[in-house]
Amino acid sequence: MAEELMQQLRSKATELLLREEWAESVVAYSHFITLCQDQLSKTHEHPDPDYLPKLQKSLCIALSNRAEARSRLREFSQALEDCDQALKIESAHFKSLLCKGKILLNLNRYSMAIECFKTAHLDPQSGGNSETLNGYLEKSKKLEFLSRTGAFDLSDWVVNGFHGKPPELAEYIGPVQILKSQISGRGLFTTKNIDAGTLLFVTKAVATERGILAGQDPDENAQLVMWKNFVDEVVESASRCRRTRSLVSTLSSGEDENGLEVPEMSLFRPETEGSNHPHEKPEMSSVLSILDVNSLVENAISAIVLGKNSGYYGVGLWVLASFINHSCIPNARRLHVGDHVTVHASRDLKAGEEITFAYFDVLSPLNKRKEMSKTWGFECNCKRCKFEGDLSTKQDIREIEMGLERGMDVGGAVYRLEEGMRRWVVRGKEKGYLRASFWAAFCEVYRSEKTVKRWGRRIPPMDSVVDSIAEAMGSDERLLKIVFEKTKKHGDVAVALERVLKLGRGVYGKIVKKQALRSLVELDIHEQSY
Ligand SMILES: C[S@@+](CC[C@H](N)C(=O)[O-])C[C@H]1O[C@@H](n2cnc3c(N)ncnc32)[C@H](O)[C@@H]1O
Repeated sequence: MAEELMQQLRSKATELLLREEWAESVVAYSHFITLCQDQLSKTHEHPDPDYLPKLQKSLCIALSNRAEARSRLREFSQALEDCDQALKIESAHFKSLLCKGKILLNLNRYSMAIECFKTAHLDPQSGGNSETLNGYLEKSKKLEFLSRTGAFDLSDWVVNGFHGKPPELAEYIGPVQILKSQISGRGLFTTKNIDAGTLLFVTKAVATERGILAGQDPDENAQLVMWKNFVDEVVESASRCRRTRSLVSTLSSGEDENGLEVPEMSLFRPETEGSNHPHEKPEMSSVLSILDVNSLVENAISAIVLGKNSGYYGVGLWVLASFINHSCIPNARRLHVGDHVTVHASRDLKAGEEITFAYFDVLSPLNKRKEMSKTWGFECNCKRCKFEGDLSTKQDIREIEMGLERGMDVGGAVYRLEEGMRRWVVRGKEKGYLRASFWAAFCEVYRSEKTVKRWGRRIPPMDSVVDSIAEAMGSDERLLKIVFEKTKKHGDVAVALERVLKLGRGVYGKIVKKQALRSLVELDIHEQSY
């Protein structure tokens, strides 16, 4: 009787699996597995000596199939438990090892995935599937190498104008650690001296939500729907995976940030299994506050990098990146590649220096930056904001700002600003700070040959302005673009190319090689879209 029922259940579960009705097939397999385990506890009552091994084989297959269905539902922790139970019955069971390896790959546990795929070769069943298996083995080896060395190279993708699928990246943690920050709460710091362009880390999103919000004034509703989907996705990911849950729980919800614990770096390393966290489903309210403080918009550069059009909008949560505080004179930049974000130094960094990136466009004036930091719920107190705050009492600055708003001649505005800087004895990096704040005016001036001619030597040459901004606050693709545009028209190509390459290294990092940078610039795809 029980055997008959089991037979029926198994057929039903298999059928559901084949129909890709994952949730239903999990239910059916669970029923079958319970009955099977029940029978196994009574095998001593059975006259047939083959009954025990047959039953064990059935159980092994059922566990393996349930693991497959659960992994399709992204219930990775439970799927792994199923694989392990199946492998206890049959240590080289091909399907279980393949399923386990794929899940481990997804969870960035590359070495363990390699072991699984290697062991799967031992199963005679692997013969007919050796191509698939080898494919996975090669992929795991490649990702394991990348995650150990950080030797990523996006050049080919770049040379192809970012067309096609983004290259497969692995999680990687370079010379960084989390410490208490003087800016606020915790921050990410370097552990050694680093050159501009050096990759700091690569991390995969807990969840992302992307879409096209067309038009000048994107539909608020569409944005709300995207946000809701994003929140649901984060909750789902955190409910399904212990590691994700424990990583998300380290993030700030904005409350008492200075009292927050500094998490161990080991928690973020690929290959690490998450600690046991008591709650299965995270509290919606706490997820909402965490996302409010930590989610990042895939900025315009990455939208271009992703090959999307200008209405493209993407939001995501990248845990390690969430420990980076904002500065209006950032020293790092991020690049979104598929679901991964790569973060590299945009300037040379000293050991122990806090790594910062821009949460919003910092090539903008103080009042605009203040507005933007307000929407993030903080007041930026970086050196540049302090310096410009002190200067903001100057009548001239306010007049230039107001003049520009009212359509004042940009050449005149730049001239007055440069004159003012001489009078206020603004030197070194501080010149770069102010010029960055008035970048829009500078840019308009340099784009118009007429204005440049009219103002002649009374305004500084473009190269020196670009250099001073880049030195003060790191590279930016708009600086790169204008240098490139000017070089194309006239100018010393060799000298300009050096400048372009230096700026490009800051913008894209060393993961894009020289040759690729050159063609990137030639592709001229840096449409200004902040
Ligand atoms: C993504 S988190 C950064 C990491 C955070 N400090 C922590 O301990 O988890 C963003 C939060 O950090 C703080 N923060 C980041 N940059 C800041 C800045 N320049 N000034 C003040 N607070 C800042 C704000 O509280 C902000 O909501």
